[in-house]
Amino acid sequence: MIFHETALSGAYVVELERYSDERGHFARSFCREELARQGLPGDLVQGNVSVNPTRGTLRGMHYQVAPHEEIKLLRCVRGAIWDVIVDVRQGSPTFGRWIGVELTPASFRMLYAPAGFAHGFQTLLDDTEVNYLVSAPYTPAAARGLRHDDPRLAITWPLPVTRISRQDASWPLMQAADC
Ligand SMILES: Cc1cn([C@H]2C[C@H](O)[C@@H](COP(=O)(O)OP(=O)(O)O[C@H]3O[C@@H](C)C(=O)[C@@H](O)[C@H]3O)O2)c(=O)[nH]c1=O
Repeated sequence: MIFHETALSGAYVVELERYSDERGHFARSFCREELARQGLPGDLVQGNVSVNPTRGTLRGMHYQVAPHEEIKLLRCVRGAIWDVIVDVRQGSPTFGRWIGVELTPASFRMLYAPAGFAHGFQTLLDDTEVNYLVSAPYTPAAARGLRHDDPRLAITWPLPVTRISRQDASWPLMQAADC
């Protein structure tokens, strides 16, 4: 795993380190020791699978409040996504700023989102699957969201939104949110 810093401290684009031979490739998608060497906590306790039949599907922007904040390590295993995280850490110099990364299976890249970030993605192709590990159990009472189209965030989404849950369409704007 090769860690590339991003404009938001603590968030990394993680390149999978490939070992290639005539059979194909091998790479570690998670290694607690390598995370520790990078100074990152690696206690990821739940693995999630997100299957999205339709291009343009949007999920997000989600986070859990203290003490249930989650680290997320995300990988697109089929199709393609535009993956976005927003810094919602109180007092952070980059509070409210976002970054986006295109993830595809062939790019061999993942996104490491530290605690205190809202996360969401849009699928760029039909039949897209995202697998990700999280550091805290799902806690509905602590779950919060921000609107993907909040003008203050001004997130750029590549496609018109074709599918979105009722909940995701009705999250509060950041100004009114619990973050
Ligand atoms: C997230 C989650 C959902 N569920 C259930 C609740 C619900 O019935 C169903 C679908 O939940 P949601 O609509 O919240 O699924 P989804 O919108 O895919 O939620 C996910 O979105 C992305 C962007 C994230 O960052 C994740 O952390 C997670 O919040 O699955 C669990 O049982 N465990 C979980 O960890």
